[in-house]
Amino acid sequence: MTKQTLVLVCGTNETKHALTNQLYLLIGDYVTITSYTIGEDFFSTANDSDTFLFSSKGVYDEVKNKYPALTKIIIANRTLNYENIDQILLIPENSSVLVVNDTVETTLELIEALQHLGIDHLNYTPFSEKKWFYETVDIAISPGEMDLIPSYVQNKMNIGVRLLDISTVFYLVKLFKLEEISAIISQKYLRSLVNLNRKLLNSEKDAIKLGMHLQHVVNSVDDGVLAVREDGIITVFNDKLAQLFNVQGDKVLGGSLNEALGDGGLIKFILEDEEKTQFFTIDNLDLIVYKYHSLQQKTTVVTVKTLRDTMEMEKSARKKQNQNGFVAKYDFNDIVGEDSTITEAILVAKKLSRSHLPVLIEGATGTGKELFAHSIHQHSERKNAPFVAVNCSALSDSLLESELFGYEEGTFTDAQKGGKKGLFELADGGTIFLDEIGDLHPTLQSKLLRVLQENEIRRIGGSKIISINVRVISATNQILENQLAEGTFRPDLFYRLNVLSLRLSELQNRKSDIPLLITHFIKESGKLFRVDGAVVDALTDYDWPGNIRELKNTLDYMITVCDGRSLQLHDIPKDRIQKVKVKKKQTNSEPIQLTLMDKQEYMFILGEIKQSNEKGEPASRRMIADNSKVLPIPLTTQQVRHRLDFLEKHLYITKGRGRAGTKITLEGIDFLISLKENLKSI
Ligand SMILES: Nc1ncnc2c1ncn2[C@@H]1O[C@H](COP(=O)(O)OP(=O)(O)OP(=O)(O)O)[C@@H](O)[C@H]1O
Repeated sequence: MTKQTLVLVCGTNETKHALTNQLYLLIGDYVTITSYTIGEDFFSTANDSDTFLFSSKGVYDEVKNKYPALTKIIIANRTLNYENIDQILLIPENSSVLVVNDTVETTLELIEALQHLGIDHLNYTPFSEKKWFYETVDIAISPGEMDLIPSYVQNKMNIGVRLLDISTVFYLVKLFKLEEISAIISQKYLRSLVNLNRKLLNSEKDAIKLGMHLQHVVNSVDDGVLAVREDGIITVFNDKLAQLFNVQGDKVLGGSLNEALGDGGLIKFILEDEEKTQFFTIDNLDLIVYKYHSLQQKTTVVTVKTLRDTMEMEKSARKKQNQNGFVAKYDFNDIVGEDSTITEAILVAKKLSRSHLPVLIEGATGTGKELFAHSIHQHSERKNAPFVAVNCSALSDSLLESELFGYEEGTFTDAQKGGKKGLFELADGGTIFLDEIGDLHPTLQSKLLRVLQENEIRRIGGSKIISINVRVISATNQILENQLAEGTFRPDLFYRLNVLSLRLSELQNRKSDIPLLITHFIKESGKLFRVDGAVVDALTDYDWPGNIRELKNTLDYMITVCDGRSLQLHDIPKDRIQKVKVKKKQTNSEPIQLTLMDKQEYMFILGEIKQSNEKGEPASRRMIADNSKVLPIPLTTQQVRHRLDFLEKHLYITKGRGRAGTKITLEGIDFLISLKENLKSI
């Protein structure tokens, strides 16, 4: 028996393929199917006995006048492609859905089919080519007619070409006299329906499961969470919120905000349109409330946090940042100094903090460049973002490059799995401090220049461009201008780094700050120490080529070696004493001629002054005179005065008024030692 032929004519290629597949599956074993789109010549090769199946009435209407001899015509009834049903089920409830199909008729059919299938959680609007604007459309769905969807609609879903519905299938069964095998055909058709039901059922079960799962998640969140529909009905009210407001969460679900919260101000805030955060005090409880509108869900989501929790969180976040070391450790309050050079530098630096432009800090080693860099970050808008400090001279060039820019997995033999973020990425949003910038290798100079120009980086071995927002503060103790002249530092980079500049003066130019710094570093040690005035003088005399760092190190040393509670001249590291001594001796080199008695008296007086200095007590003339009974001929206070004048003249002591009293100097100690040795040898 020759197979009968069914000629399928469709509006588009997509429909042709989908319907041909469906027909092959159902009746392809019994009927020959030839298929065409509307523009093709489907008529001239057809036999009289052939049946023409048109995919829709619209398609038939288009060709009927061209082919008046057409007989044996069937116009297909079509319905949704069940395979794609799950996508539609995932569209959020109450969304406005624009349904788009080739004609108004087929569009309405599609909506009817959707509703028939129980997919009624959406608000459908039929598309018409005559209407050019639809005000609220959350998503447009179409069975393959994607080109017809208005261009301003952002969310589009292709739900696949509609297939022949069961009435058309049975019509064909009857027409081709396939009743005997109709059971098989209907079984095939029904199988797809069963699949559909399974999907619908599963989606319902999944929805319940998902709902329960979400409920658990929302309840385990540490913040209060509330969701409220446009009509003011509460759909989510988690345990934490129920605790805060002292209500039963399940009782308020489905109820109104008034019943649950009671606070008028808070309710008004939630119902307002604007998305924002506000602070509320309700029943002595300080709350931070954040709200956000989901237009698609037509719901407002509110999170509530107590101020205490927020502060705790902030603290632990800071602690974590601290552990990473990406946090500024100092601020302007840590900078000690009253000299105008330092107070002016602080003033300028505070102004620089307001900007996001690069800063170059210049100054000799140990003048506080890093301290200023930390403080500028801490004083800026970026203070809560990371502060990353890098010493450009501490690492080899290749290591520094991978530290700064990171690398992709597999770049080096021992590269970390998954690659590694560079310090620029880690500093995103904050500040990177590039210390000793003058030591940067030329290759890295050009890479850094690109970062400053483009605000983006590329990891080593990677092709992805990563945008970053990092403020660069650099520092140098070299004269970069000299390096420019020598050609070891790129001028274009120099000018990029040096948009804002700050120069710090050396300690020898602000010696009046030395006493303050001494007290500061002793306090910082956490130990109680008195400082001998002579120590302060000696330390003030010294030139401090290593600046404040050298002074700090010296005090750390003295605190460690000091035996009593008072820092003494002999606690000063020897190299520094030597330098002070040499300097003084040059200024006072006149030889001194003394008798044996003079020597005994001066040795006694200097010894007395030293002892009382060590006890932190002033050495008065009276006290020295009283104690001089041990000498072969005791001294009167008048005699003590003369001898003190002599010692002062030769810079062996300093005389102060009142409690400051008389203090032995480094030279005095030296003189005392030489007197002792001299008398011992006699
Ligand atoms: N004005 C100041 N007040 C208190 N401490 C200071 C001051 N200036 C510097 N210091 C301290 O001195 C030490 C050296 O300072 P810092 O590291 O900032 O200097 P630097 O100029 O960056 O040095 P280098 O060029 O060698 O890196 C640090 O311990 C810092 O805390």
